[in-house]
Amino acid sequence: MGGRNRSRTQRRHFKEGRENVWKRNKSDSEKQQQQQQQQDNNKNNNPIPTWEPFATQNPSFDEYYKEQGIVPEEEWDAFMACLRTALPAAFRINSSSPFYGDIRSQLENDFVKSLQAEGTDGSEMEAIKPLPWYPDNLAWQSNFSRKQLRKNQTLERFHNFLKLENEIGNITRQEAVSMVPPLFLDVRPDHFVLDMCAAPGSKTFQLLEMIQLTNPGSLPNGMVLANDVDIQRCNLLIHQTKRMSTANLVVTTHEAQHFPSCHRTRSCANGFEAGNFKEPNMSRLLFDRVLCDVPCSGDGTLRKAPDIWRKWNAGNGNGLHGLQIQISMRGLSLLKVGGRMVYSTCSMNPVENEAVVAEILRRCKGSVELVDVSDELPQLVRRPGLKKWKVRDKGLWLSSYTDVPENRGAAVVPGMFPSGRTFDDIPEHDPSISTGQLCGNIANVNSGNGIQSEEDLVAQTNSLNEEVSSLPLERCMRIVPHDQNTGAFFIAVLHKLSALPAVQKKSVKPTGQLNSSDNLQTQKATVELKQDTGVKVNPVEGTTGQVSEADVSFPETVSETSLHDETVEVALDTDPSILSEANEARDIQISDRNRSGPEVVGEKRKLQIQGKWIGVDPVIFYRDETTMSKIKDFYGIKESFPFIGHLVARNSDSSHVKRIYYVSNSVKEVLELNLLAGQQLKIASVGVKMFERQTSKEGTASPCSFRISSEGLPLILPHVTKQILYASLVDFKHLLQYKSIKFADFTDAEFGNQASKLLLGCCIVVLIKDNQKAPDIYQVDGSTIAIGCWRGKNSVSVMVTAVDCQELLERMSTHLETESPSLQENKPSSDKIDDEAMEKNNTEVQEDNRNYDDGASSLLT
Ligand SMILES: C[S@@+](CC[C@H](N)C(=O)[O-])C[C@H]1O[C@@H](n2cnc3c(N)ncnc32)[C@H](O)[C@@H]1O
Repeated sequence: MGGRNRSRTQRRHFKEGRENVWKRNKSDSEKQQQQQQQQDNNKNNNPIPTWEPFATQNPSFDEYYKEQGIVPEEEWDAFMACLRTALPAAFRINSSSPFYGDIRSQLENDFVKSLQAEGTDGSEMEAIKPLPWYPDNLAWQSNFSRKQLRKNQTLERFHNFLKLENEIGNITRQEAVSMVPPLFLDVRPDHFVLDMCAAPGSKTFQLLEMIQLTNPGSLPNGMVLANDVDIQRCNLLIHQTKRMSTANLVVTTHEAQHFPSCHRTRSCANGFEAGNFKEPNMSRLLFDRVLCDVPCSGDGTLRKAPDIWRKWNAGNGNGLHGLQIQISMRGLSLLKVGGRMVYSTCSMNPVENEAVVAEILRRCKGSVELVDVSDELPQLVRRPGLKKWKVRDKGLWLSSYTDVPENRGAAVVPGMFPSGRTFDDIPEHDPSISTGQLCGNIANVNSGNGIQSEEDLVAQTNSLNEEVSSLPLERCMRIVPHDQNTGAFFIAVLHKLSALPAVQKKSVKPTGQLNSSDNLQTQKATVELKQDTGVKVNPVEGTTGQVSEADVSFPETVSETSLHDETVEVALDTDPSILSEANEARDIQISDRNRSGPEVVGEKRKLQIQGKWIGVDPVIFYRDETTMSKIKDFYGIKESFPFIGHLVARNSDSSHVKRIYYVSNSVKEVLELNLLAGQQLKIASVGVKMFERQTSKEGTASPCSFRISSEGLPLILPHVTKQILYASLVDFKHLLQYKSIKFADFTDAEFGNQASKLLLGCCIVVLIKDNQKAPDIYQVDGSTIAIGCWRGKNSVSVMVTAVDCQELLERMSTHLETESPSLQENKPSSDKIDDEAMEKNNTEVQEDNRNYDDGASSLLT
């Protein structure tokens, strides 16, 4: 819990990620410049301060956004003034927390009033308020910035509250606008959701909450696959989502634009027939929902990261446009027909926003529509997307692609402009004639439903030769800072109506430069469709040809093919995704080679390999039936709980498995498909850590060598029938305070008696609330509090770190206002504390701390 059990590196990443995701380090050259400047000043006896506040202005920024008409002229000053003020602190109450109701009422009934009186000098402005557009009062915004909260003494109590709850995992600090995209995804518990650029995971967390809407212990049919190219940022995400105790999450680390198809082919299936798992229902990994929260220039976060003022330039956005399109197209190809995808950025730049959406719509040729969501979240103030914009490159304003100087044709592509026009789109193109003159003012022929007709390819122009998109880009949403005192955000909701089309590659600029569609064309091959019977992969560079959904979706395979200079013909599956069997077969060979790798290396060095991914822990279905049935018997796991077949290890040596992970049915299906597809997914984390191997001294050995991990406990608790104790508030607090208590010394003698009857080893202590009687009528629900303990020879010891015991105690005293006698009165005398057990407990907890992924150690269910 709380990040304290992390390795040093992980804690550093956690801290950096939590405090400011986009915090930029000073580049070496900047540092050198500063040092040089300081030396020069010292020489001149003219020392200047080494620290300066961020200048909250940048003339290029002003010029760019004024020209783009990002806000009406009369609002410019208000817009800029707002950008120059610090961002108010915002946070979300985690609905998976057992304390979420308490926290919400503490905010509603205590802080709303007390902060108004203490912190706002009597002004009318609300000190804190729930975000009106977020369901169930679960998201809040204070009108104080994080700096104000830190500095202002009258706000100290609120600041400490935020710090503690965030640390424990009951709330998540998240920019208000960053909470918006998942709300437009319309996620249901049975959905398969792909979060393409997910780290550090605040939106993944929201998506998981939407999937897990159901009761604790239930296993929703859906799942979330969270992907990010940056493994360190993935670690933040893994840490964040641990608190959710979810078996429905897979974390992968791929370049999103190359996210694998995970497509089962005959050859792959044969290769794995020997496996004793059942064939998954899916033949290809497709998703009901996709979130594309793409990397962007991030100027919507200026209020939070003022160093962006200094670094801002128009080129940043231009440079990301191509990647943003590639990621989005890949997302759409992984989306089921009928599914919804949300594209979002925290940038205000139209080249990263409307231009990307427009290019997606053009490429999808009517198979994808831009959804009008004006009736969803009506309380959220937003503005329509822009229909016209210009491109700024090397100090020039460019109104259309025809304005692009020849030597800039690779950097500035047609898709950046409202029309997306290439030279080919202009009939009988004469380079001396500009686009405006050629097109005239063509009527908007868009059907109005976001689907582009052929005619739409020709854009409108206005009399000043400015292009105006004929696509319904007003359906995109822009959130601007001065409307709701937030950061800026851009959101577009897309709906896949049919399979993506084969895309005709457009010819390139006369200079031989690639056009916008060619953002995809880092791949050096074209795929030619052959009358629905097969594809031909030609390793030909830069020629006109066909690009199907397959090579949009799997460019790495195609480019690898071209590297091998092969021409491959394969039959088309009924599935629109076309993946070269030859490549798949090669992948399997690679993974087979890799599989034999560790044995060859033998005892000398253990090289962990996951399929074709070297240096990544394997994902292995745990099949040790003896151990599984021992675990099942020991904890009395109900038959109704899907157990066998749902356990996974991350170690190819099954006799030395230390941790066993539990996966939901949905994740199990994905893993099985991934095996059949030649392990294309590079999996960083899967499911929830459920059991950990427990070593004990001779004579104190438990019949079961695996204890339940604190992360897994919330999930399995409702399904466990043995090794459970139900404690009164007093005994529960004593356990947290003194860590280990002899059976005879519990306040409730019956508790000690019940404890003595348990088998040696791991047990669960559940706090009984509201004078409920245990265990017959005790119902586990979302607010149940339980911890993992150890039943020793004469005592019960807590398997929770001292720090986490303290945090849980504090939480309990805040939220379960005790009616019990004071702890001091009931404190067990020191001679009653079982020293031997304490020592054992400490050893075990320290051991935990050495484990990289042993995080949460107290358990809240
Ligand atoms: C805007 S942030 C995502 C924020 C995240 N969705 C959240 O809510 O916490 C963009 C992320 O994209 C990742 N990224 C950058 N390039 C990528 C790529 N080619 N494929 C996948 N992820 C990428 C970055 O590591 C970064 O974590």
